[in-house]
Amino acid sequence: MTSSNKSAVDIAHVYRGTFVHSTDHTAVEILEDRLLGVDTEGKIAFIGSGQEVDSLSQKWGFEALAVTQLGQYEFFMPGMVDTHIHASQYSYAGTALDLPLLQWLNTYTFPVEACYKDLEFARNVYTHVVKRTLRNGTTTACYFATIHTDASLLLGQIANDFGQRALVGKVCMDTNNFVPHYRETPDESHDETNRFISEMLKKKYPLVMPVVTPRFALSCSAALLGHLGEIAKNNHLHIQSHISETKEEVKLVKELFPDYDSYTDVYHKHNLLTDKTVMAHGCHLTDEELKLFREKGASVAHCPNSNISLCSGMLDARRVLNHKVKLGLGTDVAGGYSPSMLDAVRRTLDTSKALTIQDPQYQTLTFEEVFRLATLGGSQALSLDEHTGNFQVGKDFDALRVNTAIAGGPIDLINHGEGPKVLLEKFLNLGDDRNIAEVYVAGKRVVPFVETT
Ligand SMILES: Nc1nc2[nH]cnc2c(=O)[nH]1
Ligand SMILES: [Zn+2]
Repeated sequence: MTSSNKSAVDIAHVYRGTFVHSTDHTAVEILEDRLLGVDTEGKIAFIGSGQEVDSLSQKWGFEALAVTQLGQYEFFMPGMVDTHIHASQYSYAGTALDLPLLQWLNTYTFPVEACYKDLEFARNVYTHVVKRTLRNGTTTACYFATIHTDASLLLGQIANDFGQRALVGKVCMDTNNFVPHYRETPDESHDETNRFISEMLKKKYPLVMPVVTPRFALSCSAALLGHLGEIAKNNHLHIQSHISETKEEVKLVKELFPDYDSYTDVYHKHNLLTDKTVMAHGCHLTDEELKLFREKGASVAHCPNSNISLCSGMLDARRVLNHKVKLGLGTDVAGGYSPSMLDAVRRTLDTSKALTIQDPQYQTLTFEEVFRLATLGGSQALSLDEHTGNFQVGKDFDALRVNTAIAGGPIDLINHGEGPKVLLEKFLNLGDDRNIAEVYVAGKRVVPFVETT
């Protein structure tokens, strides 16, 4: 309290330098020499001009000398949002990419996921995946765990302990003929989902929430889908699943659910297509299905590494955007081999360019648009954009301090005095975790890690 006209809000930190983010109107907005104040709740309290440091320090009651000044080659950008990642598959990320989806699930995925009955195995993998994704700049992750309630709760606890914003799903599946020891009965799935949700909500984690998670239509009976839709509806919960990833899967869903208009209709008729639903992939969705997505406010998680690695298809992201369906990016570890959202950005651009090679009239995504998908778009896809996604006063400060000139890093800045737009483009295309000097979630610095293990 240094001044009588000081605001009622207490300021915890003030940063000065370049801030790069997206808005609904501008894919990349560059704010140079700004002061950004974060309050003690971790929210952005003000954004002003660096020139106004004296008047702002009086108004907000902070010491001008306590301002953290960014270097010439540094900028803050919003933390990235991974809208689809299987934490449980991280143990074999980077391997086992030689089979198409359904064989891949039976051969590699289900046998590994069955191991999460063992809580110590789960603790080890989940600690690694949370740390790795945070270090890579994923401030928000939407996780699939496994069918095991206690291990899924443990993932939530670990995300909370490391300060990551997360949606965590206990996977539900009552159909699995190939690996029968990795499935539940419909009653088990229903009861354990209820237990998972109530136990997680009891923890009152500030940034970690449960998400209802039917694996996909081929793993769930209609009865189970119905139960899960009811649970989500009664508790106003997020929902995540997979849809139209491969043509073979779409064909089998048609055979298994002959009375529905489409794959999307299967989820819709079970109350699983809402404005808090995120569906991974959607490579083979029809225009009618995208219209239903738009109508319901459901979103698509674009997972280009996985789509290419498992030869599933190529999502036409431009078509999804033209339908005004919310779109985010996902790593889909381990169908996607990389746990880095920077990789998801690059593979999104590659896919868009591959579509352009096939059709030169195609409107290729720009790097600016893909930056928005990785940040604001992801937050909208997860219906978390009230809290995160860009630097708007009132939102939580979820941010990466990027240093493009870090010693020993992957970027050589040969042309001196490059502007921030070029630095952003270089970071997105060439950068890695060495360039991510600090990561903040809800105002708290979570990278570098404080603990030593
Ligand atoms: N990529 C991917 N697709 C799925 N469809 C159902 N389960 C999965 C999964 O674990 N990974
Ligand atoms: Zn997936």
